[in-house]
Amino acid sequence: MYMMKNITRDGNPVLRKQAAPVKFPLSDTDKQLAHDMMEYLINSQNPEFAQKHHLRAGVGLAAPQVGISKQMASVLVPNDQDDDQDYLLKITLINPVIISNSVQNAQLAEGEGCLSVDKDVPGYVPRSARITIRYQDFDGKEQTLRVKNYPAIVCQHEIDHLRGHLFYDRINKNEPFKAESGSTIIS
Ligand SMILES: O=CN(O)C[C@@H](CC1CCCC1)C(=O)N1NCCC[C@H]1C(=O)Nc1ccccn1
Ligand code: NI
Repeated sequence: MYMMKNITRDGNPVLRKQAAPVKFPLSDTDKQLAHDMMEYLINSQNPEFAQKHHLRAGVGLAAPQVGISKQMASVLVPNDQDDDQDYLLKITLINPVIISNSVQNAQLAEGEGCLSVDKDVPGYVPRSARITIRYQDFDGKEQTLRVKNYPAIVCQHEIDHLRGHLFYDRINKNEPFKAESGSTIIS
């Protein structure tokens, strides 16, 4: 679990690069990377483990955040309903592309943060409310995922990382908390 210690921070050029496509068949290294990224998120959401290892709980992690400029991201959105399902979304996105998106935008009411950005940057981060993602699974087979609301916000945040974007790039400089009319504010 080498990456536990060092999530790359804003200022590291790797966070501003267009990440390289992942090649298939997956190398053992890439399989291990996918496993370690998901394990990191699972562990970070375990309060005892997170406290012991001084981790901030995360719902997503992109390979550039562990210093690897490849198009791979893990998403682990916990399910806060008390039904039996643990996660709303648990997925490794390889070479993801947003192939369609709603006209309607959405933003998190509290704005966004990032494990790679230590400073708080207040403001709405406008994103599409609903998206369709084309990605490859571990066998390299093309898959399609439709997501909306919070899981869609998380996926867009991660796909942004693969293209060298950080959340605050999207905050309106003049009116940070101006929500486009018709957009959804997700709390
Ligand atoms: O690229 C990936 N990242 O930078 C990790 C980010 C990804 C999310 C930020 C906004 C949408 C995706 C992340 O998870 N956070 N951002 C900074 C600290 C808090 C943490 C977080 O929101 N934690 C959380 C939320 C709900 C339930 C449990 N934990
Ligand atoms: Ni991030």
